[in-house]
Amino acid sequence: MAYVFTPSQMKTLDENTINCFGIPASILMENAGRGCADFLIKNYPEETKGVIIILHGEGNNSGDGFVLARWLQNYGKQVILLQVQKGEMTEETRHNFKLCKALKIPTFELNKEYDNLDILENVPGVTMIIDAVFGTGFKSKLPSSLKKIFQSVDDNSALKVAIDIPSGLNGATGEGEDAFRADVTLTLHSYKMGFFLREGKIKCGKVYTIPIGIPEHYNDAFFTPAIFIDNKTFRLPERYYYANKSNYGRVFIIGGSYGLLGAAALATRAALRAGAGLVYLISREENKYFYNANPAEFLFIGIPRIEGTLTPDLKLFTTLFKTADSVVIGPGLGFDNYGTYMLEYILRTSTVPTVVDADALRIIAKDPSLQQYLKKPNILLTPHLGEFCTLTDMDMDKLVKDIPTALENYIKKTGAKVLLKSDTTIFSDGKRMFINISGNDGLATGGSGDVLAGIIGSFCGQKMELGEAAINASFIMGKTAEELAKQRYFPSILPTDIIENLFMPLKDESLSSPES
Ligand SMILES: NC(=O)C1=CN([C@@H]2O[C@H](COP(=O)(O)OP(=O)(O)OC[C@H]3O[C@@H](n4cnc5c(N)ncnc54)[C@H](OP(=O)(O)O)[C@@H]3O)[C@@H](O)[C@H]2O)[C@@H](O)CC1
Ligand SMILES: [K+]
Repeated sequence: MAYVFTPSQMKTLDENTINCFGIPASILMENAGRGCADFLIKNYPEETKGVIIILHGEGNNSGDGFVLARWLQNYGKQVILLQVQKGEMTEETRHNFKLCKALKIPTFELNKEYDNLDILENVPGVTMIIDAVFGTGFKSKLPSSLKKIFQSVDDNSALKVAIDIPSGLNGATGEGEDAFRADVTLTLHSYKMGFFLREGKIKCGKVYTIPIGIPEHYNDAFFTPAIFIDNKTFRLPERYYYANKSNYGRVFIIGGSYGLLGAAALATRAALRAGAGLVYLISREENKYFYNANPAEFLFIGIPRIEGTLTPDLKLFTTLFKTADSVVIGPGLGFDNYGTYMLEYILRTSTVPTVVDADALRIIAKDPSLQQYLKKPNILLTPHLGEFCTLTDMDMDKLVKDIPTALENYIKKTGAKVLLKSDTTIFSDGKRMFINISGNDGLATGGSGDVLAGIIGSFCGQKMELGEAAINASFIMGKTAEELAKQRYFPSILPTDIIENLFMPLKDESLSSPES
């Protein structure tokens, strides 16, 4: 399982491993430094052939750097330590610094004015620069001196490696415009939340995890960590050898209004392509000519309306609705009485997984009385960042500074389950958090959200749990976009391409039997 921790969660894990489990901090540090050394020797034989410069300060991250220096020297490598930040050394760090001195590893300091910074260029044959300045203990802003140093490192052609986290990157929020830009990050124990957000997505390079001895069962012993969805952890709804359409759910898609007929059509077609047994498109009766004219496999139900309120003969719909296995409401729903009535009815009466998207989210933002339904366990909101700002009355600049906290606050306040969509998509229900980064810019096209809502509804219809359905739908949609990008220039990818090629990345997926 690919767990993702915040710096404070990492601290809890470290402290418990030291104080309760009984592995001393010095051994964790030894494991960290040696683990990194072994990894680099094995995977970067060329880049470890020349001189390796280790940038350090005085915290525990630098302690890891000193252990790494010892081991690299032990393996016959040429290492230089360059102090770029002053502070108070921890006991383990000081001890390892002394050991480096005893081994006569060359140590340099940048002088006060940093005018000997050209040391980086003047040492011949540097093939690797390692950042062991700050780890998860970094707070606030990078000192301006370090900004200058990191810029100069950036110009160097050597391979840049960060230990645990690029220095200057906020491990919780991903903030870090001036952070060290690594080609490779060797992160200790597990991924950090900041890798998936903001500048974290461009500062880490390739990320590898190095085990340091924290027991596996500690991962979810003190809190429920976030889980990163990747090729190994993603799941699809189960398919069976002996099945018919009733095994794969009746999905109700509710939306479509004048000017926005396509939104509900996209969600409907996506639900079908994602494997639903039966898909109903519920829309305004006047839309029947449009939807019935499109050759498709869905069933259309038109709901008439009278003078601003709905006809009392919603009978067909309300009776039929009792058979639903899942619902998607919102794509092109419209904001008039029809839209508001339908949304209120669905939120109030639905007992099956219900995906609330697009126009439905804006109706909720305008009508706080609807918020009472959000804590129902079967309701999922699927806003993109803009819709989330509308829901929370927050401005975008503030939201992007710390997305996890904004999400946590909203969930605490409303009790909602949320799939927050962006280049990093996060699901949270206040207890679990899932993260997906699959996809590309080709998904930044109107209609992508409708497709995703349809896939989620479809997965729920096929008995997948709401949160799992949400994040796995997002993952498979992103993977499909990545696969399409191998065949065409990615900005030209359309939502309909996603629908028609859904599951393309899974050519070898086989059916599982009901017993498995
Ligand atoms: N705990 C463990 O058991 C293990 C931890 N391990 C390793 O330790 C790392 C965490 O260690 P850490 O907590 O010592 O913090 P670290 O990131 O090295 O730096 C803190 C120093 O930087 C300073 N500082 C902070 N912000 C600053 C700023 N803006 N500008 C200037 N200074 C700033 C801060 O100063 P302070 O805030 O205390 O005044 C302090 O001096 C972790 O990432 C992993 O690599 C592994 O060895 C495994 C076992
Ligand atoms: K670092």
